[in-house]
Amino acid sequence: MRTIVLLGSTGSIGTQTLDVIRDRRDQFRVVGLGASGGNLELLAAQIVEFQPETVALARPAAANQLQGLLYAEADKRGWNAGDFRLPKLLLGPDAATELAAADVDVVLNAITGAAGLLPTLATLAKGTTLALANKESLVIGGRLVTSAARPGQIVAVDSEHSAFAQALRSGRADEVRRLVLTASGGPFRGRTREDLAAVTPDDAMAHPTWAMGRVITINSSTLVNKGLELLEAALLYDVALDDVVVTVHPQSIVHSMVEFHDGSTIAQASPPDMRLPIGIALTWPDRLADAARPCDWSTPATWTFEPVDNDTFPAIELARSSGKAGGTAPAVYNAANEAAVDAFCEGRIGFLAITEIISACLDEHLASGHVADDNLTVEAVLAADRWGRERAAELVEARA
Ligand SMILES: NC(=O)C1=CN([C@@H]2O[C@H](COP(=O)(O)OP(=O)(O)OC[C@H]3O[C@@H](n4cnc5c(N)ncnc54)[C@H](OP(=O)(O)O)[C@@H]3O)[C@@H](O)[C@H]2O)C=CC1
Ligand SMILES: CC(=O)[C@@H](O)[C@H](O)COP(=O)(O)O
Ligand SMILES: [Mn+2]
Repeated sequence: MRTIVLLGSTGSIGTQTLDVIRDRRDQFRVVGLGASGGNLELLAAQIVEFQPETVALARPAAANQLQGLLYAEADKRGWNAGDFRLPKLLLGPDAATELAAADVDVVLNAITGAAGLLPTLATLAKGTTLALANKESLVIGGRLVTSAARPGQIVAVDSEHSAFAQALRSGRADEVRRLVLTASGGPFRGRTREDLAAVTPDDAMAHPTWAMGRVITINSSTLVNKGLELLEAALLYDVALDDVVVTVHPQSIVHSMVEFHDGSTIAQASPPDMRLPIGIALTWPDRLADAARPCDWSTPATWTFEPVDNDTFPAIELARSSGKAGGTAPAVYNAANEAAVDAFCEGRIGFLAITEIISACLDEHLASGHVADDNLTVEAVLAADRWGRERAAELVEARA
């Protein structure tokens, strides 16, 4: 029986994680759930169904409403007062970090954005296995995060990085030549910059192969997601940034590949379904039987690969240069992006402005002397995160 804390339980990864656990109550027990408070009905239903001991809620003002919803949910099921015990509530911006330090086997961090950093660090400090969906915490924390982890303590949930972990079992570390990161290309694959000037948030949300949360879906459309994933891969598997190459694979069936020094390439393939990487992350190094459907070889299928159009989508190379600068630069890349994505979704800037703002923030940050890897601290990362958001907001205003 593995005990689990799930942070971000009401999101896309969170709900799919509970789907995996729902039919396997003999293998997993949910000890804690965490969310921000944006979907209290769903959180209440999850609490009643999984009966965690502790719940972390980032917005304290939502606590009363949650309690009312819990009683209503229990009532709906015809339960008496004795059938259900209210969980302990942790409230406020540090609640998820406190919950991450619980005594459990696995913390699955599925919070979105930089808010996942402190929970990631708290999990590692406690010595608990970290099933990591929240790539932003690894990217912005960089060596701070990797040096806090013992070997194997971080297990990737991200589909590409789960694919790397699976393929890397085919050879020794010194036999690896390159990591080949696949990208769907997003909804705007094949478009020109001219085409992209007028695309809307709804257009950007129409991902061709995956149903995901808002931020990661917009990030897939700009290819910022692939930029973050390039940095994530280099950090997780200790590979040089130039040894991670990206190929566009619109079908999202080959989730990524490892090229070995004899010329072999080992790929991990399965239909796009996050329940597979979530399942293997919860049971790593073992596989979770029947986590998802395999490929169907009884019907014709075509898998294609093409190079990335880096002129139209500069986000990957911007990420690579932020990774080479190291230190606080990736935190600025991510923060500027999070602020620009919000502005784009609110209709305040156009699509192309997202990567233009990231680029401008990065240039300014590097010119004003960023904190390098050797001197990196949590405070420096959080300060760079704040600065990146504020500077991006100013650049948004200047364009309005
Ligand atoms: N979705 C996917 O298929 C994939 C996602 N990922 C990564 O997984 C992470 C989650 O993505 P996804 O599930 O799509 O995102 P969603 O937006 O769907 O869900 C985000 C979750 O995080 C919670 N949350 C947001 N802010 C805070 C906060 N400050 N404190 C505590 N909880 C918070 C939300 O709570 P509430 O609902 O209450 O607001 C929600 O439960 C991201 O880092 C993403 O890049 C990686 C690979 C695939
Ligand atoms: C499911 C998953 O892991 C996402 O990160 C996915 O990879 C996004 O697709 P893109 O390849 O379009 O960024
Ligand atoms: Mn991914």
